[in-house]
Amino acid sequence: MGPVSDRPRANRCYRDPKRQRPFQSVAASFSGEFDFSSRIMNFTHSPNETVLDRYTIRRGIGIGGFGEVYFALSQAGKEVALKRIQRNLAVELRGVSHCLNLKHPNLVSLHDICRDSDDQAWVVMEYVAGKNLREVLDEADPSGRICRATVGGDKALPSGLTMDEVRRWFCGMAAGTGHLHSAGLVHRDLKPGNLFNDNGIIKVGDYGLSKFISSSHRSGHTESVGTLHYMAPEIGRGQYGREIDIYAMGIILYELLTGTLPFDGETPQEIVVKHLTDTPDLSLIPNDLRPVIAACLQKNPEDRPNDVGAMMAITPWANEATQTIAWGTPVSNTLESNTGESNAAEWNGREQKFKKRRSAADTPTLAADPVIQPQPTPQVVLSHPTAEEPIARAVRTSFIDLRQWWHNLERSPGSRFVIVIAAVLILMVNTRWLLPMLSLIGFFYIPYYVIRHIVLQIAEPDTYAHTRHQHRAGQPYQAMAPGAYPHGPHPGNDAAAARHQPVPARLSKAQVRQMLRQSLAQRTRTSMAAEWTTSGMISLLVAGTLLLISSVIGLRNTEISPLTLAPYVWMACVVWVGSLGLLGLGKAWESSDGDGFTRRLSASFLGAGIGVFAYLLADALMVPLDHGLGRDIDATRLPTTFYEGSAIPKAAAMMAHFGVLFALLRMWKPVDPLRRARLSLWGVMVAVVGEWIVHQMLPIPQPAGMLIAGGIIVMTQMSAPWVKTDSVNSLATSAV
Ligand SMILES: Nc1ncnc2c1ncn2[C@@H]1O[C@H](COP(=O)(O)OP(=O)(O)OP(=O)(O)O)[C@@H](O)[C@H]1O
Repeated sequence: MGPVSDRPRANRCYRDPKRQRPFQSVAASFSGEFDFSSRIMNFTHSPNETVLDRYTIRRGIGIGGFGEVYFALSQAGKEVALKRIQRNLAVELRGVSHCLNLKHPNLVSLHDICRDSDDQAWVVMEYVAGKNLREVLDEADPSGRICRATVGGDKALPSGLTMDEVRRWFCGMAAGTGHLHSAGLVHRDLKPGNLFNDNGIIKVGDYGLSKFISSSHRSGHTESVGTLHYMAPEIGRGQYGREIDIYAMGIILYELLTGTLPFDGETPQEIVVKHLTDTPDLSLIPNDLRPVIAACLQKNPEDRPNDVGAMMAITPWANEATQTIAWGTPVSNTLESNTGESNAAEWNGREQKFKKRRSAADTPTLAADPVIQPQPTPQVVLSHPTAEEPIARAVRTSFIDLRQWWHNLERSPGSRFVIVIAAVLILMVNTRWLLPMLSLIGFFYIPYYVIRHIVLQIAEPDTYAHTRHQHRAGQPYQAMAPGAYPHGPHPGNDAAAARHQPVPARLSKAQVRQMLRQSLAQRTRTSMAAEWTTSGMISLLVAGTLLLISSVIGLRNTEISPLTLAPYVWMACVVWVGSLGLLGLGKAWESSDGDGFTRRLSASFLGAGIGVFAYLLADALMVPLDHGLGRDIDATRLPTTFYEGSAIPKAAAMMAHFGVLFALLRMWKPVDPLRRARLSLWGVMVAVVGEWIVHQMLPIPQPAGMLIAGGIIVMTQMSAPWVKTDSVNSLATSAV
């Protein structure tokens, strides 16, 4: 450890427009090396004071969000940093205690949490003598440390670090954060000020406590708004998954490379809005790092790499020897000391060991040593089939939003009480329609939820279980291409079985699609059946809703009877069966681009089957099939093979009608998981117009025919799995 005076600290200011540095609080602005004689900050303790009966304070380092940080010496002369926690946070410290036993070369060690005689809480931690990244970036000299990297040859970037430095800071941060994640912790406050360079080892600090800064403390008035620059959009909704750390790492990588922030502004509001809506400008980022930044900065946390391993796998550093501590892998607990020297030795030892192993075998293996692993080839993994049900997820998120709103509501207890009473009254007054509606939703939803859950549990493919097993055991993570995550509120996406394919470092669009097709092709039949069942259940739900809406609209002036309701039930059933059939065909089609003629033929057979089903059901429900036929068609000219004398379609007419229609339309489009949009209205229009054209030759009841054709396409698209390919495409574009 170097002496404290070796540690020049840059003064921080609210804003330095030239360098585009983040905001910092007044307190933080004085967090440079502290001179007690010219005290500006009000440190509670003075030099040479003994605290906690065993530490002698030498100087104040700074005042941050949680309280004051001091450099102190133990009685035996060990250097420590002492953080005096603000009184209002002290009570929450018991939750931090499990961080005490975390050990990793890239984490600033927490030694202890103590209380002094005034019941004041202190965190005793490893003292890091080196600079933090904020200082390093602030000092970066544009003329000497520009990143020439791979962007436009000699084109100079504003004031980022050299590529070697970028790599060192980023990989160290990733390893430390990965370890936190594997211990079930989310840092929540990753920012350059919390990253330290300790004799060449990058260390992540301030973890464990940030939980409180993000909930209670940040709502106060003393916080640094600087961290807004690193805050993921979902934090506003009260979501604190590890994806927020991935997001912050993306921002930090951007800043390391360019010296600027991707989302900046003159006011906190402006910054927040940019996080929520802006696309980062990656033009200054070297080609090979664009994919990882693009992936980390996705607005939707589900679109980001879902762990540090996945993130690292899309960096150029995934397979380097220096990255051999598996991301998030618990590093040996036998590290004796937390000093930078011993950690460095440990780290270097591991590197040496790994290098030897690498040279012993040409091909890196994932075997044996649970700690030191070469990173696997980047992989595409489709998401966990038993992931949270989308409707449940939507409801849960809304509840979180509501809770957040309630929490942030600046109202007196009295007015809160009035709001609650008003809400209860509104609910009570509306019970007449609310209760039936909720029962109806429950009627469809609960069976769907249960069946989905059971089916997906059974269908979880072996390979996926294996992947998760590896993950738990701390083996290198399955990596994901950033855009390859199925996403959106769709169980079919979740149900996409987990398979993986090697991802080349640079991908063309065609390669990405090909890779995804291969992934899809590798799924087991059971898994595909599970997806189909899920899609079927969803389409049943959609059909039920459509039936409800259409009958409410259609029968609003008519007396409701089985006879008047029958046509609506008939249409809903035909649409549902039609989309079920298409979804089934889709399962066979989705793994390849396929041959158009063969597909049209099989679709035509399916259409014929749907026609027969429609005929039989109409017969059973006594739905008149001549309705709407005569308006624009001369019924007398119709072939008698297909139509009865009074122009009522026979089974053959229905069969031929839907057979021709399905052959005409490119029915593999709405079921393709790689379709451009989940729901294409253009596709629906084509189906309706196509149906009208077929109707001119082989008429069937209208507007039922058009509604059925459009309905099948809508329902199929709504319930067929969909892998969002936009970001894959942008990844491909940016990588090429
Ligand atoms: N273990 C440590 N060793 C050396 N210096 C430290 C250590 N921990 C914190 N510091 C320094 O102490 C100062 C205050 O740190 P602190 O973490 O309290 O605030 P911050 O990171 O600036 O803001 P916040 O806590 O709000 O995120 C900073 O300058 C930080 O670099």
